Amino acid sequence: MAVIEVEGLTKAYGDTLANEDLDFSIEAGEIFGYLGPNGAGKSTTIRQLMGFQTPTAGTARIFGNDVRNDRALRGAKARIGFLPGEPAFTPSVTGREFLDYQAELKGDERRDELLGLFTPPLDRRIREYSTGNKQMLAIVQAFMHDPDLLVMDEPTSGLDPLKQEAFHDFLRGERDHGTTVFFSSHILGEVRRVCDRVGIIRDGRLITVEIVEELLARGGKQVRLHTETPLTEAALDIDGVVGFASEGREAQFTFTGDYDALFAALADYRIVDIEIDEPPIEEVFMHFYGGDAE
Ligand SMILES: Nc1ncnc2c1ncn2[C@@H]1O[C@H](COP(=O)(O)OP(=O)(O)OP(=O)(O)O)[C@@H](O)[C@H]1O
Repeated sequence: MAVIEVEGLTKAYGDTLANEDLDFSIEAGEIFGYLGPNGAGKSTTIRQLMGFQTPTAGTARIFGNDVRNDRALRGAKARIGFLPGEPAFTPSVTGREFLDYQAELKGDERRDELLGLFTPPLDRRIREYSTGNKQMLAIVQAFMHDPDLLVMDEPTSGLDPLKQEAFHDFLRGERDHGTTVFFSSHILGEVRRVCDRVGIIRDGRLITVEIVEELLARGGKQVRLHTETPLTEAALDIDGVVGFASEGREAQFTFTGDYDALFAALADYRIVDIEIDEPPIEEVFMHFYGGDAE
């Protein structure tokens, strides 16, 4: 069942088409990454999904509720954990007071569990918080009522690498319990590590929606070879060798072809060492979409 359905979603700011005729859907229990460079239109989509902005054309449904219908969306929101790109707080209250207030509005059955993972200084006033502490407070707030759907705008911004890792683990755990996750990012590595599918947006248009594993599989493998006699590109005259480079007896290339053909071509060489790795997702992205992701 689709939890989020986006249909022809379009948002114009004057002459700028921040979102243009977007179509995609997010299934229950998947982690969907919404990837694009700065200014691509990610936040605009998220603001429309949450009902903060009205689409110029097209619409979206969350749990079957049209986002243009305030009343219907309000009901759905009880099941959504929302983390905005720039969480706003009253600076004079403490983190604890803020969470207490939010708890009255929507519940907090998972507050203690979340505070075990994310550790904002609860008894200090929010005005004294660092960016990372504010982000952790916003994360606890967004998830403490145990939502079925998480909608997040660049959730790891401001978190240090260890907290980012804790957050990714947390998302995977939520997904494994059936929670649906939709988040925007401009970091390819993050999408690779945690997402099941990725939608790539640039200049307001959705370029593609891909299963992350398939995207990586199509990107081939990175092969590094150390041979007893130098390997030449001419000797590897088979389909699927991309970016061959060699220095002495070391050669490397990306391989998207058939492994039997590769090993047949290498049969005359004594192989001292071989490494076959996934290529960096940055390279896959550049290969298919011409870069510009960061
Ligand atoms: N309120 C607004 N008024 C006018 N133009 C806007 C407004 N909000 C966004 N835009 C423009 O719409 C486009 C998409 O912006 P948006 O904030 O959705 O991108 P984004 O992908 O979230 O970027 P970032 O990663 O930098 O947050 C940009 O060209 C931006 O300048």
